[in-house]
Amino acid sequence: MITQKVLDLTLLLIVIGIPVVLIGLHNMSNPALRLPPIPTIQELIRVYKLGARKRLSQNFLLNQAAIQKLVNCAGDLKGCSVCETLSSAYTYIGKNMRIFHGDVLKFNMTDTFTNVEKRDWHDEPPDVHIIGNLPFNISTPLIILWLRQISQRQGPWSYGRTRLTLTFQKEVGERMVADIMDKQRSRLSIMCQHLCDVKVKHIIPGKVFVPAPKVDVSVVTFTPLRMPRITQPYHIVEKVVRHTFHYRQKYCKRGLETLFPPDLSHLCGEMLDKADIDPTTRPQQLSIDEFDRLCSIYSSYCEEYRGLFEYYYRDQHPNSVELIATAGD
Ligand SMILES: C[S@@+](CC[C@H](N)C(=O)[O-])C[C@H]1O[C@@H](n2cnc3c(N)ncnc32)[C@H](O)[C@@H]1O
Repeated sequence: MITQKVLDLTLLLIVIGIPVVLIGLHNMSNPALRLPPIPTIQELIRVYKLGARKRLSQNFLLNQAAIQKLVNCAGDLKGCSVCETLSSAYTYIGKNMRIFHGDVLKFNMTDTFTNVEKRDWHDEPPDVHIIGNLPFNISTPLIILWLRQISQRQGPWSYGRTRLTLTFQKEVGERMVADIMDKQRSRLSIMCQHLCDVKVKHIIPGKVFVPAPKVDVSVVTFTPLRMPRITQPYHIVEKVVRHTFHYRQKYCKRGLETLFPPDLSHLCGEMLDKADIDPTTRPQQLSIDEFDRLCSIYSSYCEEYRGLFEYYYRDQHPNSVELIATAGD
């Protein structure tokens, strides 16, 4: 006869990982004799006292339906190698899974997808897809780093126009897709949209995560564009856009002035004139085409004026992820 005590003991054994086979006579009509439910992942975490680390922005997605929705946002993954970034990087290749431990900000993915055929940039995206429930604390520096790699066709983008499906705090996702005149329009909007087709595909309520963050989460997809909408190198675009949004409540002229040393300050007005932009336009009112014109003119000035070139490099930290990590401004 299976008693409640036996059932409690069985549950405990299952929870601590000991396989259990129950053999006994039982009366199915007696509710006291039902088999114990299989413990949920949340229960296992509680029993094993597996705490999430705030320092690493650990907000786990354990809800099967929510995980399925996140994966569905990536579209058709048939035949794809999928790299699930973070907690470590997991690469699923066919039925195989490879696990890499390391800091994703330093992890070089150039040689990770050994069996994936490289595609020409102008072809359809390759059979590789990066999906990640990113930790909030590094999600912006990571996407800035990856945007740079997209523009230089390095890392996962040496395989072609590799797509990304990633999570961000809801408001960060809104900034990424914000259109001209939108009050959320920011530096991040231009940096993402000039290189990628960016979409917020889904919002996951914060309460679904364990532990629950205070904010909801956007699932954002990125498909690199065949032709970037701003034609200058990434470091020029990054600099012009950063300076423009530095004074986001002021006219664009105010931020753009800071691109020039005092002895060449007259070039700012000339640049706006040549780009056919009203100096009293606000940063969030500038279109990507207007940024393209500004970047081309600024780049030509850097070549023409030695003083500006030197000033430019004094203020430039092309490899620093940290310095550009506040891209939400
Ligand atoms: C939001 S959790 C997602 C965990 C898991 N993928 C999921 O969906 O439940 C983010 C994970 O990234 C890990 N992480 C934080 N910083 C990292 C870094 N610099 N490099 C790699 N992983 C990191 C955290 O330890 C945590 O496991």
